[in-house]
Amino acid sequence: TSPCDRPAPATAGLSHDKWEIDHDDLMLLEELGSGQFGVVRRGKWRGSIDVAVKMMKEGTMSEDDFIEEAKVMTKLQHTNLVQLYGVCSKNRPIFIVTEYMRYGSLLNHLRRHEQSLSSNQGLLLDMCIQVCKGMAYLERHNYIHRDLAARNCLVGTDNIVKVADFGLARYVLDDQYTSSGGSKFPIKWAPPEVLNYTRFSSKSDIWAYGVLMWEVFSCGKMPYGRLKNAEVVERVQKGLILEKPKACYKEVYDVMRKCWAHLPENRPSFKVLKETLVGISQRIV
Ligand SMILES: CN1CCN(C(=O)c2ccc(Nc3nc(-c4cccc(NC(=O)c5ccc(C(C)(C)C)cc5)c4)cn4ccnc34)cc2)CC1
Repeated sequence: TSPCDRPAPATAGLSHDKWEIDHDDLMLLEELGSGQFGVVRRGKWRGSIDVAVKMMKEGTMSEDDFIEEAKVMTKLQHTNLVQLYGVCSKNRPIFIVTEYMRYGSLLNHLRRHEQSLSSNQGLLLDMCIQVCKGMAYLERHNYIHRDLAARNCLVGTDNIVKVADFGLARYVLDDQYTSSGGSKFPIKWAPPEVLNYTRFSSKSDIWAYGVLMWEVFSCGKMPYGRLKNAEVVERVQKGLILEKPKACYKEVYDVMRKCWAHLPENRPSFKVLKETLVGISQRIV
C-alpha cells in the first residue's frame, strides 16, 4: 500500500483524517536540498515506502491555510504529478510528505545530462509531453500551478518526469517571492497579465509551460540569459519572446510561440497542446 490509500490511522489523536500522517511511521534519511520552505529530506514510511519530506521552516508558510488545502491536494492523482501522500500537522515544524523522485529536479537533470540530451530531441519532446499531461490533468480540475518551471518538476526512474509543488505558491509568506516586484518572483516565467495584475490562471500556466519547453530544449539554460528582471519585464510587455533554442525543431518552437500569445485567451489549452505535441512526436521520432 502507499501512505495515501492506507486505512485511516488509529492515532492517539483519533484524527481519522486521511491526509494526516503519523510522525512515528516516518524515518528521516539524507538531506535532498532546500527550497522556499527549508530543508527537504528523503525518508521511509513504515520502513519500506520511499518518501520526500519537506520540513516547514517556521514563518515560511501560512500553515493552517495549507493544511486545509492539503485535503484537496491529496485527491489530485496522476502519473505525471508528484503525489502528495499527506502532512504531519500535529507537531511543529509540520512535514509535507510526498512520493520520492530519485533523480531530483528536471532543471538539474537537463544540466547534468546536456551532452547526451542535446542530441536526443525525441527524449526532450517526451519530457515536455509528460509535463503537459500532468498539467492537462490540473487544468481539467481547474487547479492552477502558479510556479511551473523546470526547477519545479522532478525526474524518476525510466525518464519519468512529474510536476511538483502545484498550488503551493499560495502559501508562501515571503513577500520577496509573492510580490511581482520581489527578488524571488519568477519574472522570467510570467506572462504580461501576471506582471501587471498578478492575474494567475491556467493560461498563465500555459505561458510558463512555453518557457519550460524552452528550458528543456536548451538543456537547462537560464531564459533571457543574464538579463535583469526589469529588462525582461520591458521586453515581455513589448511582445519580445525567447528565441528558438539551437537544437529545436521549428514546429516545436512554433508550439512555444503559441504559449506566448500576449493575450491569455489566444493561448492554447494544455488539452490541445498535448494533442499537438503527441502529433509532432509521432512524425519526428
Ligand atoms: C546529496 N545528494 C545529491 C544528489 N541528490 C539529488 O540530486 C536529488 C535526488 C532526489 C531529489 N528528490 C526530491 N527533491 C525534492 C526537493 C529537494 C529540495 C528542494 C525542493 N523544493 C522545495 O523545497 C520547494 C519547491 C518549490 C516551492 C514553491 C512553493 C516556491 C513552488 C517551495 C519549496 C524539493 C522534492 N522531492 C519530491 C520527490 N522527490 C524529491 C532531490 C535531489 C540527492 C542528495
